[in-house]
Amino acid sequence: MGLWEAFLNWLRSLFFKQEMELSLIGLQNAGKTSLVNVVATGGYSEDMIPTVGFNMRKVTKGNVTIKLWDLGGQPRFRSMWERYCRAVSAIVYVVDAADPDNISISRSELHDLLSKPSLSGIPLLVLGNKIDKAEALSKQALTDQMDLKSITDREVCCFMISCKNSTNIDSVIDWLVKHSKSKS
Ligand SMILES: Nc1nc2c(ncn2[C@@H]2O[C@H](COP(=O)(O)OP(=O)(O)OP(=O)(O)O)[C@@H](O)[C@H]2O)c(=O)[nH]1
Repeated sequence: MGLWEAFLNWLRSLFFKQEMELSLIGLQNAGKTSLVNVVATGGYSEDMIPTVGFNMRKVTKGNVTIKLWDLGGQPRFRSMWERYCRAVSAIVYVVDAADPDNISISRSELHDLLSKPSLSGIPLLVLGNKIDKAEALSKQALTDQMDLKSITDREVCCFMISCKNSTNIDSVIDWLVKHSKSKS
């Protein structure tokens, strides 16, 4: 980045803050809370407590403040996903890519959610997590098994990540920052 561009960026940052609100959803054990921790602090733990209801966390990345709703993935919490997705800039759907037995449930929960008229057009980021495990699906297999190509009413992006090894977390943050909205 040249000096002039850096100066302009600094000037812009004085007057414009970016913000975004997003919801993290997906089945229990997919790695949603782990992702929040990795994005917020870089910290990862094997010892996680399942989310009861939801948690909210604010994370600042450069000029962007991201308000994250981390929603519980157990069946009893899934009915509230829609409510917490209505006003967000993007929906982040986390899939345990190393748990093929649960992919079909994950697919049907995702497609059910996206069929809600209130969520029409909201950009979707699908994250295939746990690629540090040998049995993890490839991106192509995850795309096919989650039937992502059939989602045509919104922008859809998919990354394969590992919260454990911080793989592709920078790409996730870049995508989120690009989808934030300016406010003066
Ligand atoms: N191997 C591996 N394990 C992971 C990874 N990410 C998360 N885990 C583990 O998966 C388990 C569940 O992680 P959580 O972050 O609690 O999952 P969650 O989706 O928030 O689960 P709920 O709160 O029940 O909806 C924990 O034991 C994590 O350590 C990863 O990238 N690789």
